[in-house]
Amino acid sequence: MRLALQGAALGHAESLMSGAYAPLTGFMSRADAFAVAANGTLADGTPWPAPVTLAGDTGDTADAGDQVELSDPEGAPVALLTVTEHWDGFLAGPLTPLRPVSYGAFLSLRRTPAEVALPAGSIAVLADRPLLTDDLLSLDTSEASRLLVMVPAIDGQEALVRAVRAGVAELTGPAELVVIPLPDPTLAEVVARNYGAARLIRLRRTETVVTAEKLLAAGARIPAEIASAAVAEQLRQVHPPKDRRGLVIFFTGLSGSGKSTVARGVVDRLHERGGRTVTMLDGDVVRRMLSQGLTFSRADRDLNIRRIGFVAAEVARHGGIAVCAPIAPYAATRAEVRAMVTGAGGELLLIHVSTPLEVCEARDRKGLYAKARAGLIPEFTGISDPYEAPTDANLTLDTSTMSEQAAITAVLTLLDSHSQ
Ligand SMILES: Nc1ncnc2c1ncn2[C@@H]1O[C@H](COP(=O)(O)OS(=O)(=O)O)[C@@H](OP(=O)(O)O)[C@H]1O
Ligand SMILES: Nc1ncnc2c1ncn2[C@@H]1O[C@H](COP(=O)(O)OP(=O)(O)O)[C@@H](O)[C@H]1O
Repeated sequence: MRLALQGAALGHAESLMSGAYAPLTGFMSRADAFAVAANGTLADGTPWPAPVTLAGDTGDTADAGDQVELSDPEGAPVALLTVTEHWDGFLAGPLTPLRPVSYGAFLSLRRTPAEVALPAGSIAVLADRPLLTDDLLSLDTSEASRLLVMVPAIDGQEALVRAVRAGVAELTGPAELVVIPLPDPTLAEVVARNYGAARLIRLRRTETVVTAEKLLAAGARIPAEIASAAVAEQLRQVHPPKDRRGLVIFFTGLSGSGKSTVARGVVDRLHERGGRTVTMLDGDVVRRMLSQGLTFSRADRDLNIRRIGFVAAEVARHGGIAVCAPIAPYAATRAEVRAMVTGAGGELLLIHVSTPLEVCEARDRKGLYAKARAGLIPEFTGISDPYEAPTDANLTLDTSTMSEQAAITAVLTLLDSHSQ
């Protein structure tokens, strides 16, 4: 059996095999996971802050004694999981490394505790943001024999790594830079201890950080008191000015609510303005090009929306605007898309086109509602299938009470307020 890992699961697997999670050597059993939730310890009483679990969707049923080959997202095998328990959809068991992880940037910085071999008395800092001038001053005066700078990076955090590396180059004391897969920041103390650090420093969100973010968002110059020229140059890539950040405009609503009409109008206006790349991912077009063959079952709808989310997040990663207009009836799946987009450094604006069902049905542009009422189309959203109205929409538009132009203008106004 095989299982391709990505994101948090791959990060956990790497840390389990590198010794960064010692004494844990495998994905947690039910007893361990429940003890963590109830007492903050493993089942044997060892303090442990967070679950390290593997959702086991292998397509087959893996049972105790089975071996599952875990691979990276490109399919290269990384570990063999000897299953000790299959509980509530999770696979537990120890990992045997197959091949060193060969996936991702900065491989040379992804060193294990044994490779770093930190001397006694060292301290660690969790560099989950770039090191500003203040940070460098305070870290440099530390009496640690060596400073371990740990950059948490699972997916596409290269700009953060580059920015931290620029800061570390300015430290005068001895420092080691490592890139660690850290899916859950509460595990940072465990990881630091396993690297041999006597304690962990967490960076705070100081006034200087807030000021730096404001200057960066506005595209303004960063003074040396805030960050050195080299760090500032990298910072500009971590935090591009707002008007150049990846953006996903995600419309959701019933069939016939007006998603495509308003989305197309927004795209046209953005093209007229120029200056940004705009990618339209319309529901119908996606169904034809990316998701042909998928049904309207919950599982297939979720898959369809995840595919849209993946493409939109890639567009955002490269600083573009993606405009999506599927029904996307499920809140949990929309939340996944939001997470994918923010994980790619972009922002998602959720637009709920809330036109009432009666109006959509009266419009019945494609004659589908009539067919759905006649029972000819099963699982039709709003008729015989659910639509979970968002509670986290950035904008709600009811096209039964506003004109097409007013709806388009409302979206553009929201966009402009987010780009400043
Ligand atoms: N059973 C059922 N339920 C809902 N919609 C249906 C169904 N069967 C076909 N259609 C047509 O497919 C379009 C919706 O596809 P989406 O990909 O946006 O749906 S979903 O987000 O995956 O739920 C939707 O297009 P829009 O009208 O543009 O929303 C419909 O025309
Ligand atoms: N104010 C409005 N905004 C958007 N569409 C409207 C409006 N009033 C009427 N319509 C019509 O409603 C229909 C909406 O269809 P469409 O945009 O394809 O919806 P969806 O993509 O949500 O299925 C179109 O025929 C459109 O002309």
